[in-house]
Amino acid sequence: MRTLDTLGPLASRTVIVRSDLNVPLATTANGDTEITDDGRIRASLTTIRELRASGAKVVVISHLGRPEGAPDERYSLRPVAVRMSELLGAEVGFVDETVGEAASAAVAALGDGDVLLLENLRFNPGETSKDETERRAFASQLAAFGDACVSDGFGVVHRKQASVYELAQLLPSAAGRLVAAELEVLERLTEKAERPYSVVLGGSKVSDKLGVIAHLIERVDTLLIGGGMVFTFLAAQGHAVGSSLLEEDQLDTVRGYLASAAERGVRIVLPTDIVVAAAFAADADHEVVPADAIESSSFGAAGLGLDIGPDSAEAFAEVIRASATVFWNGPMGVFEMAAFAEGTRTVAGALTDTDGFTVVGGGDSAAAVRALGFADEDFGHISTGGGASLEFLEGKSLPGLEVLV
Ligand SMILES: Nc1ncnc2c1ncn2[C@@H]1O[C@H](COP(=O)(O)OP(=O)(O)OP(=O)(O)O)[C@@H](O)[C@H]1O
Ligand SMILES: O=C(O)[C@H](O)COP(=O)(O)O
Repeated sequence: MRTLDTLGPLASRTVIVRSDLNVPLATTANGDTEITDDGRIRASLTTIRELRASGAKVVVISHLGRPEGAPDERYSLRPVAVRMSELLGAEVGFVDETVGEAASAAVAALGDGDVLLLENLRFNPGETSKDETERRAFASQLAAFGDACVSDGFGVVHRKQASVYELAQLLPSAAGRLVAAELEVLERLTEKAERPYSVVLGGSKVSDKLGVIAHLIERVDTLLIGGGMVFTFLAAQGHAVGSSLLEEDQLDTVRGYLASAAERGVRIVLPTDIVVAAAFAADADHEVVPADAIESSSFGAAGLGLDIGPDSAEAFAEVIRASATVFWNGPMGVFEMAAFAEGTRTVAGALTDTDGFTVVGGGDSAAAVRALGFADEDFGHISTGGGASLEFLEGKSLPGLEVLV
């Protein structure tokens, strides 16, 4: 893989850095947007600092959330530019468009060592278009801004998107320091993983992440399933799941995973109890019920499973403590609400207890462990990639890495 060093002297050259600044946001009581975890911004700074020190003019680009190809103030990167300035100790300019005259003028005005953040890439339909020609057209507009491009958004290297894939083909390009560091750690989880090896999966991007299970079954000893993913498994076993997250079109696929895990002697551990709530709200009434009787709660079919129950969390913790290698992606419940954070807290605590090598991957997963009071040093590694690290562990070729070879 081409590293930064292959780009030659960068003084006075304009370098585009594709970072993953997709940070979790919350709205404060007075309506302001607040970054609830700045881990991905911090992680982007090593490369940015190095480029500034080499005298480059630095243009940072990123997506935030999933806006639908048009400007949407809720997903503006403006607050990220403010936070990045504070962390960098230097001004980070911001322009409220990604391409166009104002962006072009802001890039042209950069001096050596200056940093500019452009607005959310996904405000432009070309970024995520399924049509390669549209992606290439958008990538060409971005490429016009720079002399070289550094791919440092590890969290997004699994996406074949204009700024991740096509842009790196249009300019001299290389992997940034974050991408290189992430790969070095995650490689320990592929060929050399010490056994027993457990993977804990949760979160809400269920349709994105179910597919990795087929491959993980070939590589791990135990899969622990929590978060929003649980309900498709429970439904596949014939249990009613009330109004919980459910991927109905995946039920047969999930039955297939259960059968192939049983054939291979791989354990899939599902929760035995669930915290069911009356509504998706921090102050909603909630009860713990058996996982095979979710609709037996007082809320009937309207009840939503928002966390794994205490017995399940303890059972998960036992497996984790006995593992030599653990990879965890996706919170066990809606940890942003205190009533549904206990499963995530217990699992995080078990990861910090084990002597094994532990990796936490994902924007929200990293945010969860920090919000619950754990320190980065409590874990072997906190990866900025959720879906990206999972697909890497699957052994898949990732578009954003493929183009850097
Ligand atoms: N039972 C549940 N029902 C609904 N949402 C859930 C449930 N359990 C967890 N979540 C939500 O999952 C979200 C995180 O999921 P996600 O798949 O995005 O993980 P991640 O760590 O960010 O990975 P990535 O980096 O790929 O986004 C959290 O906001 C959490 O509230
Ligand atoms: O949070 C992530 O996993 C990355 O930023 C990628 O975001 P996406 O799943 O919306 O492509």
